[in-house]
This record gives sequence, C-alpha cells and structure tokens, in this order.
Amino acid sequence: MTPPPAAALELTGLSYLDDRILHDLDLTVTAGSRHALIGANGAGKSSLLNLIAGLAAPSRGRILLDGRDITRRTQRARARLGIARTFQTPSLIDDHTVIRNITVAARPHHPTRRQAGSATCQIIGRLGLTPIAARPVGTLSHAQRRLVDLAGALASRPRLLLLDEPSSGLDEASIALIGEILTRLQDVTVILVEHDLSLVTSVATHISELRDGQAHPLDHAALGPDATALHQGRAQGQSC
Ligand SMILES: Nc1ncnc2c1ncn2[C@@H]1O[C@H](COP(=O)(O)OP(=O)(O)OP(=O)(O)O)[C@@H](O)[C@H]1O
Repeated sequence: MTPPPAAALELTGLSYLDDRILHDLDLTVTAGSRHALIGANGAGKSSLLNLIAGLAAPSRGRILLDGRDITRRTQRARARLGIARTFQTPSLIDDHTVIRNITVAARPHHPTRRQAGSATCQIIGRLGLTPIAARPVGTLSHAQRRLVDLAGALASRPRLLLLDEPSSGLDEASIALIGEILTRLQDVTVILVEHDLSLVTSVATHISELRDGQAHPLDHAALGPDATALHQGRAQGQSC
C-alpha cells in the first residue's frame, strides 16, 4: 500500500494561555522534514505539541495542515488527518499485550484488520520488540513502554508525527535505534521535542528553539559543544 504523503504545517500568530506560555508564535514546518524543538524546561514545547495535536486550544492564531485550517478541529479529527503524538509518559492499556496495544493504535488508520495487523508486526520487528510482543504492557519497564508508544504512533501511518522527548529514559542503544528509524521514515513529517542534543543534531533537518514564547530558527552549527553547555545551563537556570 502506498503511504500517504507527508504533511506540511504552518503555525501563525499562535498564543497559548493568554500569551503566558506562547505568544504570536510563527513556525513553518515543511513536508517531509524532521523539525526539532529545543528549549529550556517550561519553555512551552509540550504545550505546542498539544496545540498541534488538538489536545489544547490556542488563545489566538491559526494552525494549517497542508493549507487547511485545523485550528478548531478536534483531536480525533486531526488524528484522522494523520497527526499522531507520543507522550513523555505513555498512556497504554496495561492488561493488553504489546501486540494488542499497537494494533489498537493502528486499526483506525488501516482499511482492514489484517492490514493493521501486518503494520503492527512490521513495526514490532523494526523496533526490536519481538521478544516482548506477547507480554502485557503493565509488566514492562518505562523504556519499553516508551518504545511501545512510539510503535503505536508509527503503526498508525502518521503524516505528521509529534514526538515528546522520545529519548527520555532510554539507553544509548535504544536512542540510536530511534535515530535510525526516524531518519529512515518516508512520507512523514516529524516534530521532535528533545533535550538530547546529539539525537537532535543527528536526526533533525531543521531546528527551532522555543524561547520567550516564540520559535527561533537555529543552525546545526549553533549546537556545538558550547551551545550544548549553554542550553543545559539555561534549562538548569530555569528550574532553580
Ligand atoms: N493547562 C495549563 N495550565 C496552566 N499552566 C500550564 C498548562 N499547560 C502548561 N502549563 C505551564 O506552561 C509551561 C510550559 O509547559 P510545557 O510542558 O509546555 O514546557 P516544556 O517546554 O515542554 O517543558 P519540559 O522541557 O520541562 O517538558 C509550564 O510552566 C507549565 O506548568
């Protein structure tokens, strides 16, 4: 089955919580790009993902997906248009097995149960989840649950994939695997909120820093070792 084309996203004049978190934010994400959002703790990165996914509503501004205004669409309607979001703390069905959790996520986005099952098996293999595929999710570690959540998002054939700190809590091998999978994705636009700057620089085609409620474009070169220290310093400063 031919995958649907990647989606372009345009955010204009976006404000959240009456300008307290985001204000007049403009951001264009080109179709097929992998756009990293970095920034200090509390900068509003997760909030921005929520606005795009339809889990929160902006105070002002517009969200366009492929030129279509989706600002007032429900989360479910946006999911049908191909927007998928993962969370720092995944909400999975603990009593269900890994396979069943991923199939549940995949099913609405495939014409038949068989196709959803086939997509599920493919993703399980790609993410190295085969040894735990039959285990109830409630018995898994935090890192394994994060991978299952990512697998569900990928199996839903997203056109726009929103990833909230996918590396958090994972070991180096799993982070490397995620980097590899993301760079191989076809026909998917990815927005990646991430503190691990080595993952950002290896995966992202575009980088923006959320600061003072707005998105500021950054060059990869700006994320050298000095910038890493600066970023961490900012993050630590904010949380003190
Ligand atoms: N619904 C809400 N009501 C009030 N405050 C909120 C709401 N949602 C988010 N916030 C606040 O907005 C700020 C930004 O939160 P957000 O989680 O978006 O930041 P972040 O950049 O993702 O941070 P981190 O890197 O720590 O995950 C925080 O101070 C948070 O407490």
